Amino acid sequence: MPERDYEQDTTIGAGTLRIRARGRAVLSNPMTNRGTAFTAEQRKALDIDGLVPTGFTTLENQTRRVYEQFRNTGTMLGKFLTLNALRDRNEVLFYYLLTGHLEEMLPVIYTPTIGEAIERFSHTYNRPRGVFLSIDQPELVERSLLNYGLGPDDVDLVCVTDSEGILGIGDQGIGGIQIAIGKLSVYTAAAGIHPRRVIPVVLDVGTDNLGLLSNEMYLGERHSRVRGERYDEFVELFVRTVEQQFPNAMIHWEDVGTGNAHRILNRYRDEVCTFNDDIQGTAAVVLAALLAAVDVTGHDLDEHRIVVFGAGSAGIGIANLVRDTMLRTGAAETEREAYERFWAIGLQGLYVDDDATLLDFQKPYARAREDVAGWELERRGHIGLMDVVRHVKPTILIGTSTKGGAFSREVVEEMHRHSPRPIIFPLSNPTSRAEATPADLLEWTDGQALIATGSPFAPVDHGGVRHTIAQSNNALIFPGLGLGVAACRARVVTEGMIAAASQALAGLVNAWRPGAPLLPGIGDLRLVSATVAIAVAQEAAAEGVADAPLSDPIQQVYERMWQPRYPDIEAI
Ligand SMILES: NC(=O)C1=CN([C@@H]2O[C@H](COP(=O)(O)OP(=O)(O)OC[C@H]3O[C@@H](n4cnc5c(N)ncnc54)[C@H](O)[C@@H]3O)[C@@H](O)[C@H]2O)C=CC1
Ligand SMILES: CC(=O)C(=O)O
Ligand SMILES: [Mg+2]
Repeated sequence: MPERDYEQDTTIGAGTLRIRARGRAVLSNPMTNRGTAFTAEQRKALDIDGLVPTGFTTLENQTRRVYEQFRNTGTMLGKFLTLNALRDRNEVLFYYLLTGHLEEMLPVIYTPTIGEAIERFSHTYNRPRGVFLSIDQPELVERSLLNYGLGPDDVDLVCVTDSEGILGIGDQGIGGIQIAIGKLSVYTAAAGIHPRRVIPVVLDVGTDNLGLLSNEMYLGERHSRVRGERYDEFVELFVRTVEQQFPNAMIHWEDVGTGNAHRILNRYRDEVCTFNDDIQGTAAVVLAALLAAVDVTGHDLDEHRIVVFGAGSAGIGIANLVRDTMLRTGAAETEREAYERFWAIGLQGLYVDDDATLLDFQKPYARAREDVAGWELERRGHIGLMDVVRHVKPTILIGTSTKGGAFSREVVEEMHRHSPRPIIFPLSNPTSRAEATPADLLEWTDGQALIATGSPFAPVDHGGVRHTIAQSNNALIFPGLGLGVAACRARVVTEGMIAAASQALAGLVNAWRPGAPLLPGIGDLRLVSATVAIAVAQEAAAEGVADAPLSDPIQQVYERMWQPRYPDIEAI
């Protein structure tokens, strides 16, 4: 391992920073730099006298300054770049600012703004962060991961994307590195995962995005997406290299395309510590919101009919967890009975059993052709959302389709005709892809819709009630899950651990008051994440998959959470 500028025990929240670097090298490393917050003694010991303005500033005052800079930046993308640049200068200051203004800044470093940042990656690129692995240079995988400079015990998380299904904006090629960086920032801000115990990775397997391929500024491999055996071999090489180099790390898969996401998860879930955020994280958060909403309707889960509009990675992930919950709670007696409660829709319309394009993970949700053969349809040969709503009279409508505005007034009013408290979750990100806006849903249902969205929306005043809109985003799950896994050194991520995460989140919900949100707010992310982490670590221990079961979970999880404060310094 290369000799580092500094040493620190990153497994505890507040380890002393032992700085080996001197002079300008101290200031150019975001983990050692604290700019004008260096005291006179520290400046002397680290040879930085004269290299920063003479005035001393506290972390709080530095935060005021950077917050002003943030507020004075006009566009959302500009704000994103301002925060990115701050992180590259001073990580403690970045996270201190971020955790102090989570509700205001999460939409900048995460959805929706991150979508724009990803699309503009090759234009706004400034300083590298993360590891870029090319399918054309598999021989560099091992060396590239090593070059990041972390040792076998130094890594809790590797967040990786192949960029095929970024949020709802599709194939973004090498720009997808930003989603891995963004998710890891949320891990740190929400769950106190140490910012030096994570590695963002993009698997550059080419892109089918012609806009990128024909843009001379594009920074990734210039060929179409590699699929099939070569893709699988590259994924295998990546997984095995991570396993070997960082045996304690959890591999977090993000925004992998529909054709690969479930397949990769199933291939590795039983033998590698791995987690697919879009499938499992989303399912856990949505289940918590759904159970809260079901409670408000006064009808048990077994009385509900669920339409999943956009039944891909996230949609089927949600359906699977709800199916398992039905079976566990007795809301359904058999698997078949559970499946019968769902109607899954994709680009081709309702999934029907003679559809040859259905992927393996989607097939169990297909309806029998003879059951729908007699339906009167709006368009011949296509069973669309409106047809399904008319015939099925759903009580729950979930949107993971990437199709902005798909839940039209007509569809919602038709659903509301048969369902007095319709549960409607437009979950697609970023905001432009949301299947409906909360304001419209409340207007069209006379304030009765029970809503959760994927991207943040402002509260809506309707009929004298202020409706706070739950953001049902996997950000309420994955940080706590990752912290729990790291704290107890879980060897794998089991379905039981995902269910425990969901239940822990559900336990923090109080949705009875009219207009109350179905989930805790983003402002409570640290509390939520710690609660989820404890539940996950306990479940891992109960299932016997924890290498270091926690004896005092609350204390141990709390101690492990990194706090964005300047640590003690020692010059070495
Ligand atoms: N709120 C949250 O925490 C999360 C939200 N999402 C959002 O869900 C959306 C889907 O994400 P993934 O499942 O990862 O993508 P995916 O590509 O695996 O699934 C999308 C599905 O929607 C279908 N679809 C596309 N256009 C459609 C249309 N016009 N009508 C009906 N179906 C259509 C596709 O056939 C596919 O099955 C994205 O917008 C993403 O941002 C995903 C994960 C988490
Ligand atoms: C939130 C998330 O993971 C997505 O939209 O893909
Ligand atoms: Mg995602």
